Amino acid sequence: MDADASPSRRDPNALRWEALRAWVLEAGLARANLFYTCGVLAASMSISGAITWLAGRSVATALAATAVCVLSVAPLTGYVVLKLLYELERSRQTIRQLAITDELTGSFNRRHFREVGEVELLRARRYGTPLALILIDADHFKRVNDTHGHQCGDVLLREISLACRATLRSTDLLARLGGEELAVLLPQTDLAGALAMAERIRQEVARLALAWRDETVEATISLGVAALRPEMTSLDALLHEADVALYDAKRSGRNRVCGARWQTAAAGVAG
Ligand SMILES: Nc1nc2c(ncn2[C@@H]2O[C@H](COP(=O)(O)OP(=O)(O)OP(=O)(O)O)[C@@H](O)[C@H]2O)c(=O)[nH]1
Repeated sequence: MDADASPSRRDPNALRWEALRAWVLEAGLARANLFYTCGVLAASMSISGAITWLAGRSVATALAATAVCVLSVAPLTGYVVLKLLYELERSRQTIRQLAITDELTGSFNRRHFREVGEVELLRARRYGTPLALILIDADHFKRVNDTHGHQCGDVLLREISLACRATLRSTDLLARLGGEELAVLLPQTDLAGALAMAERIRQEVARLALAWRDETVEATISLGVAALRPEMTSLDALLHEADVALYDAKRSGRNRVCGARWQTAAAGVAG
């Protein structure tokens, strides 16, 4: 461990500030306000008490001194407390954003996808509304990495994610499930709608032409689509059906959209 980083070696003022931040965070807004109000009053009364004693114990002087103290101490302290609380709120928002975002692509991460997916599944089952899922997997991505390098693969993955996002509606949720696999959750969307959306995403990605060093790198993706059925009680069941469809898309040549087998047959849609 770096000795200079140990708490005992650090600037005492910085340590005090950190301790204050930690305390406010722990105490919460309501308690912080209560402590703050009590603190200002106590400080003001102590100072005014001293002035009163020095000035000959006059009650009027004590009251005036208290008022002056409250007015002069409170705005400054209030500003500091408010600024601290504002900073803490911003930190909380940043932490929350980081916790649900995939670092590489900027889309949502797997954990958030599952959280939202479970809620949307319950909502769809409760109100009998449609819900669909698209699984997306980049084609021959190992080849991209091997030919142009891992860094290029990362940039291409980000571009693919951006192309997907540009195609979606604001109510759809795009997440990176891991590796070169993405997922889109589409509330209020049936199988036919999701297949159409998947095809638009496929075309958008096929248009990508990433300039990398002296070359142009292109990408294609395979997509598997499934829609919620009444007998599906878990998100995993929906994921499984979309995964089988994705496997079909890979096996039948890649760069294509496949719908869940029996669903497309039953609905008579082209998958
Ligand atoms: N650059 C980059 N590569 C990744 C990332 N995650 C996974 N990969 C690579 O993606 C490749 C996936 O390889 P495979 O599972 O064989 O699949 P593929 O080459 O895309 O072939 P198909 O899926 O069958 O079309 C591997 O080489 C992984 O290293 C990532 O975050 N960045």
